[in-house]
Amino acid sequence: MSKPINVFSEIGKLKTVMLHRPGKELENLMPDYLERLLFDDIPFLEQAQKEHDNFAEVLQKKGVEVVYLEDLVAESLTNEEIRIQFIDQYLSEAGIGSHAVKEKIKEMLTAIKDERELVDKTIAGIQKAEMPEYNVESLTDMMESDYPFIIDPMPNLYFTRDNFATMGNGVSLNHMYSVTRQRETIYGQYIFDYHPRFAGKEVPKVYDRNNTTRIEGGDELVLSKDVLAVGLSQRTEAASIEKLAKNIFEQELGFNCVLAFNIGEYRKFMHLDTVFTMIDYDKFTIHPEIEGALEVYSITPKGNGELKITREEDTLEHILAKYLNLDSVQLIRCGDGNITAAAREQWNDGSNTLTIAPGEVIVYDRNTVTNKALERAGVKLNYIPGSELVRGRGGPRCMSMPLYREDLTK
Ligand SMILES: NC(=O)NCCC[C@H](N)C(=O)O
Repeated sequence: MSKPINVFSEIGKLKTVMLHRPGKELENLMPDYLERLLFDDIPFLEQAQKEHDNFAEVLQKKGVEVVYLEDLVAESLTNEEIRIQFIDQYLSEAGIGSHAVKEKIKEMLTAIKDERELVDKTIAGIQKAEMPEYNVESLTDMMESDYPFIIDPMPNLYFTRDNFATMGNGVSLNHMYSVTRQRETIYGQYIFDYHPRFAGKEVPKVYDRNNTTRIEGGDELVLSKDVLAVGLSQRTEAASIEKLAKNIFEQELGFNCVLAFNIGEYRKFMHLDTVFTMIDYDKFTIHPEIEGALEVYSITPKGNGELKITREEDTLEHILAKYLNLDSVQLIRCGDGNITAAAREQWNDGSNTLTIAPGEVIVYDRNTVTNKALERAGVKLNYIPGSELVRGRGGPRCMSMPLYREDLTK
């Protein structure tokens, strides 16, 4: 593996994938703050961990190397200077109003000598109840609110798909839609700047977390070595797609076209991969609710640094076939044609498959109607239970970040 990242498709045999095992951050979810933290319910941590461990095991049994974000970040803190810099950056983005509180928390975090323990603590968040005694002097300190956290947890981190995205040999370090998820991108920054696996290696950056417009990895799909698809969604805006496209063409990552899929701004399908995934050379899942209204724009380089943007006036099948140089493609519908089953199973990530080799995917077992349709289409399914994991509104693709896929041979 000369280059540490190699992702020129959605379907090439998966060799290395990054996950995050859900931890104590899920126990810091409370009903009053679920919406702000982008959750719909509170998963039972022990069961969620069992389901997640099983997901990792299924991947490993298929020969996939599983690495964990929390280990990579810990291994990136290679010396004291980087460790302190990490703590300072984490605290500067943690939304702490009081200087005295910030200093106390800094003392607390600096005292944690084990890097993994430190990283886990930053993910879990800090309750007011854990706060050591300190002198209350400033007005900010005196105006203590009922809010129970000094630092919010990061419960969405097990959706490793979103805070950065791999494409070609490069990475898009994202600027997220919500404050709660923007903090997650600090981890990607440290991994790519300092982890021995990536630091000093050829990893072009095609998007930066300091950009002001938002983009998330669930919207970034690699359809082929030539074509990317990017969702225009609740989470990703048009300006970001243009910036990403310009960077990709300028840095010559190999891609010569970006297809922007306008799926509208809805919570229930916040990213393109909640309604559309690629599972074989010519097979895709699709949620029927977006199919009719879907607008697709092709973005190609003009050659002078500018972009040529064209609205594609054809069916999705024809557009995909045209850009993937195929005679035809097959769309496999979530809910298998029944609108109630489609809505229910999309909500539970029935369209969110993780492809581990052409025509072979990992799916939640609960989406029985969609899974039958996939089987009928000749797709090989590996089932995982996810009753607790799904409460965060994400499926197997959302919970995984491919770092290396074998290149396709045809
Ligand atoms: N790619 C994805 O669709 N990821 C799922 C993200 C779910 C998370 N609760 C969120 O709202 O961001």
